[in-house]
Amino acid sequence: MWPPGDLIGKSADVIFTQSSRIFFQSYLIPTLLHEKICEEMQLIIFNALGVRIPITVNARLSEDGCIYWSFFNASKRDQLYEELIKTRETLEDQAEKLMLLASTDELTGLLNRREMKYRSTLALEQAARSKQSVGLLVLDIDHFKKINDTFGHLEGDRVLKELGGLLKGFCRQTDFVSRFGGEEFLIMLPDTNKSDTELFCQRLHKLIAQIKLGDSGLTVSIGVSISAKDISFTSLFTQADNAMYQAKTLGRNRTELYLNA
Ligand SMILES: Nc1nc2c(ncn2[C@@H]2O[C@H](COP(=O)(O)OP(=O)(O)OP(=O)(O)O)[C@@H](O)[C@H]2O)c(=O)[nH]1
Repeated sequence: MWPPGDLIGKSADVIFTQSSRIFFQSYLIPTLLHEKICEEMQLIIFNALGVRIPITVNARLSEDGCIYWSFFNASKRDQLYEELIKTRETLEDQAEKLMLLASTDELTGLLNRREMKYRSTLALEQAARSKQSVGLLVLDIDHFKKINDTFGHLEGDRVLKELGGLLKGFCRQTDFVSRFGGEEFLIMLPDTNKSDTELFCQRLHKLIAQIKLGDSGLTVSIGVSISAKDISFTSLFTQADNAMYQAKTLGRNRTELYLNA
C-alpha cells in the first residue's frame, strides 16, 4: 500500500479510480455532510505502485469538522462475489433439473402422473371460469403385454418412447401430454369440442399405426370425455377411463366418447 505519510496532501484524483472518484464526489461526500457517517462503501483505489485495490470505506464527520477515514483492503471481495454468483447459478441450474425430474416421466420425457394431475386441475378451473370445454383423452396401448412377451421388454420400452415422441409432436404446445402409468397416456386438449376431438383421435389412430411391430402397426384404445361444466380432474378422468374400457370391450383400436347424461 502507501508508505505511512505518503498520502498526506495527495488529491483524491491520485488515489481513486475514475468511477470511484465520481462516486466519492457525487455520493460519498454529500452523504457524509448530510448524515455525518458513511459505512461499508465499496470503492477502488490505486496503491503506491498504481495497482487497483478494492476497498471498503467507513467515514465519520466529527463535531470539530474533521473527517475520519478508515480504508479496509477488500481484495478478496470481487473473488467472493464471483464465487457467490457462480454458486447461485449452479443452484438455479440444479433446481431447474430437479423440477424437470420431478415433473417428467423418465422413459418418454412426457409429463408424469403428478404433474399431469396438477396442470389439468388448474386448466379445468381456468376453463370453468372462462366457460370453455376441455377434452381429456385416456389412451391405452392394445395388447401391450403380448408386445413385451413377443418382442421383449426393451422393444416394449422402445415402443413407449416412440409413442411418447409421436404424441408430443402431434399435439399443440398448449395441450398437456403425459405418460400416466405403464402403457397408459393422457392428453388434455384445452378449449375443444366433441367433433374436433373426434377428428383429432381419428388422425391419432392413423399416425400411431405407423409405429411398426413386426408386420403390423401399433394400435391403441382411446376414451374421451369432454368437460361439460365445473368438473374435477378425478371425475373427468374416471369418465374418460370408462370410455377407454368401453373401446377395449368393443374390439380395441378405436375411440369411444363418454356421453354425459
Ligand atoms: N416394456 C415395458 N412394459 C411395461 C411398462 N410398464 C408396464 N408395462 C407392461 O405393460 C403390460 C400391460 O398389460 P395389460 O395391463 O395386461 O394390458 P394389455 O396387454 O395392453 O391389454 P389391453 O390393455 O387389454 O389391450 C404389462 O405386461 C406390463 O408389464 C414399461 O415401462 N415398459
